[in-house]
Amino acid sequence: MSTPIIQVAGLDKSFGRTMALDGVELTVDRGEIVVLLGLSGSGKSTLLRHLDGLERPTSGSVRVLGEEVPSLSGRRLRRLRSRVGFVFQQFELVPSLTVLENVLTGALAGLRGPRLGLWSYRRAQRLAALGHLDRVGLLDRAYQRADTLSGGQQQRVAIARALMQEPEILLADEPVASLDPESSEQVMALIREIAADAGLTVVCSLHQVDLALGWGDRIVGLRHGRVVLDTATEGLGKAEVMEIYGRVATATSELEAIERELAATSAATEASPGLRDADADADADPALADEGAR
Ligand SMILES: Nc1ncnc2c1ncn2[C@@H]1O[C@H](COP(=O)(O)OP(=O)(O)OP(=O)(O)O)[C@@H](O)[C@H]1O
Repeated sequence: MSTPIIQVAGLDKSFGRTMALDGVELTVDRGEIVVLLGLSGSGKSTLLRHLDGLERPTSGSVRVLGEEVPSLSGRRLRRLRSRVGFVFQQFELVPSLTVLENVLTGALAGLRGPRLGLWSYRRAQRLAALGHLDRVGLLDRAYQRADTLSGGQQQRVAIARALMQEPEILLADEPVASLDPESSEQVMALIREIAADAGLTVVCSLHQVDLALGWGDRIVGLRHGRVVLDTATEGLGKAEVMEIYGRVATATSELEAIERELAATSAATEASPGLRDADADADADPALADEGAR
């Protein structure tokens, strides 16, 4: 069996008195498409940021591509980051630069210091950037300012920028949270297609259960910084789907509706071996359902 590409063990992260991550265990194999599913504040961004060395654990281990990430600094950390693409909710493009220049900045991931202007990049890099823009369907926008594009288009530029690194892993932090439903679907489909073409491993955070179910191969649910479910999405029955809603649901009213639905399908619920009972406590305590109430 091959070594997992990501191995997180016993990861705790505190910000002052806030326990953002609490004993997180996560193993991802090469080529897997994993959704981190949870409400706002459940710890998704914090976990993703640990995978790229943007946060340091309070305790625990974070191994990515065979490296113990918290022990890396300087050139070794930059080298790791050059193998890990990151796509953010707010795209993080430079608005005044052209689309092409934004994509080219992806080539800087492993380097120190800025570059000025299109012509400071090698011809091969410029051609590669145009190829990635073509891949995301925006070749005709290459010389337009980034801030003249729609949100969905800007996120596609951000994906092209990440591809410029030729990453092995793509991390995406709520990549469609700022987009309308149609653009969201397009962007999520694009990420999947690209991942399949390039054999990428993807870890993507989302807060919508529906979107996660239709997109990921596997869902890892977070609540109050703890992993509360870890399940493959293929072949899930209605009862398992309802259970996923229950484990990450927000308002008490929503949870109650889910409990009624679960009661109605209790026979099917008994036959739900696909769900690992990663955190029975969170499941049993409706008060835990409202992440925002902490
Ligand atoms: N730099 C920080 N300083 C203090 N608290 C933080 C910091 N980063 C995260 N937190 C806290 O850690 C918890 C988890 O936050 P995190 O951003 O990881 O959640 P999330 O699930 O990604 O939510 P969202 O999608 O809203 O960002 C929250 O309570 C948050 O307020």
